[in-house]
Amino acid sequence: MLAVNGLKLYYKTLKGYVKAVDDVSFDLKDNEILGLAGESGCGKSTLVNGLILLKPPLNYFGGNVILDNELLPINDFEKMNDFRYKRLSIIPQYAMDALNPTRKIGVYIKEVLKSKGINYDSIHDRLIERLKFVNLPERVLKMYPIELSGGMKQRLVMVISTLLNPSLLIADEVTSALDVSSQKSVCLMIKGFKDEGIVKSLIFVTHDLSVLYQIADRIMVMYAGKVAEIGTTQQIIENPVHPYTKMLLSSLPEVGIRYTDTRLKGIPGRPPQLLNPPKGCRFKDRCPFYSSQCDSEPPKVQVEDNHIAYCWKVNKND
Ligand SMILES: Nc1ncnc2c1ncn2[C@@H]1O[C@H](COP(=O)(O)OP(=O)(O)OP(=O)(O)O)[C@@H](O)[C@H]1O
Repeated sequence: MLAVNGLKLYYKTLKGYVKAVDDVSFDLKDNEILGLAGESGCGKSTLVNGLILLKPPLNYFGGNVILDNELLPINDFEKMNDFRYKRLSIIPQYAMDALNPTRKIGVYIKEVLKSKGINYDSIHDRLIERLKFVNLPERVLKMYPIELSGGMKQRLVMVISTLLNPSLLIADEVTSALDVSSQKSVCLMIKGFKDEGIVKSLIFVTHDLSVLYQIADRIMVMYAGKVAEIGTTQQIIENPVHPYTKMLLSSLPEVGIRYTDTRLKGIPGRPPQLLNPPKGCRFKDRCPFYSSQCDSEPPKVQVEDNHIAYCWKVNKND
């Protein structure tokens, strides 16, 4: 179980602080897949990287993160070493480039395990099993990354990320560089990690809501460093209440029907600069329902069970 409370993560730049994650709260139960959605630049990667790999120029400004009843020392990169891979793990956005090009895969995995104080031989059987799970032959261990296709490299990173059976697995935009059929099999494999009990829970990050429809139990929509709306997948897809979620959904031609290679058509305008974000609702400049009350911080509205939105224009009868 994960609980994130009031998390603030800002990038330090020469011009000031970029408020990329600003007072974000959510939780994640065991056996649950949370989809994290929103346009490019809304803070998804910053949030998930901040949970596991927080380092300059990204800085911690407040809040806390609790995993399985233990406070994570997210602000201490060294201390987080005891948690990475073991308790929480990430398949990064550019997973295909994450492998060391100068090492054979098996040697690289040995080095990663050694750095975690784990003996390769003690985990060898699990490694072979896990390779099978993602349809990779054992011989990849004797190969260099350059000898593998992009999809194979990605699946290999999935194996390494889950090798120590972490409680929480984060998948950051893992499907964006893949063709449509590989996207589907990668999604199913990642869901399989949870269904097989290899990991307890999952955060699946994507800008594409139609991917989340297939695998997520709940969806959290972020906008400009803030949470816009959280609900079950059904609530978000069938009864979105935040104007941003509605626009995000309407920009997807085939949401919920099948995987699609159609790009997001885009919502008019663009997210605000997070160096000096607008006061009040950060979506107000693009929102068709703007009124002066939106110049104040939007309230947290409990729409129904499990369904929350941060917006002045939402009421429970929407
Ligand atoms: N190293 C950095 N220094 C300063 N600002 C940054 C840095 N990295 C990201 N940002 C800013 O932080 C904000 C959030 O970016 P982030 O990459 O987390 O968004 P995202 O939703 O994951 O988008 P994408 O899918 O394109 O990665 C953006 O305004 C971005 O410009």
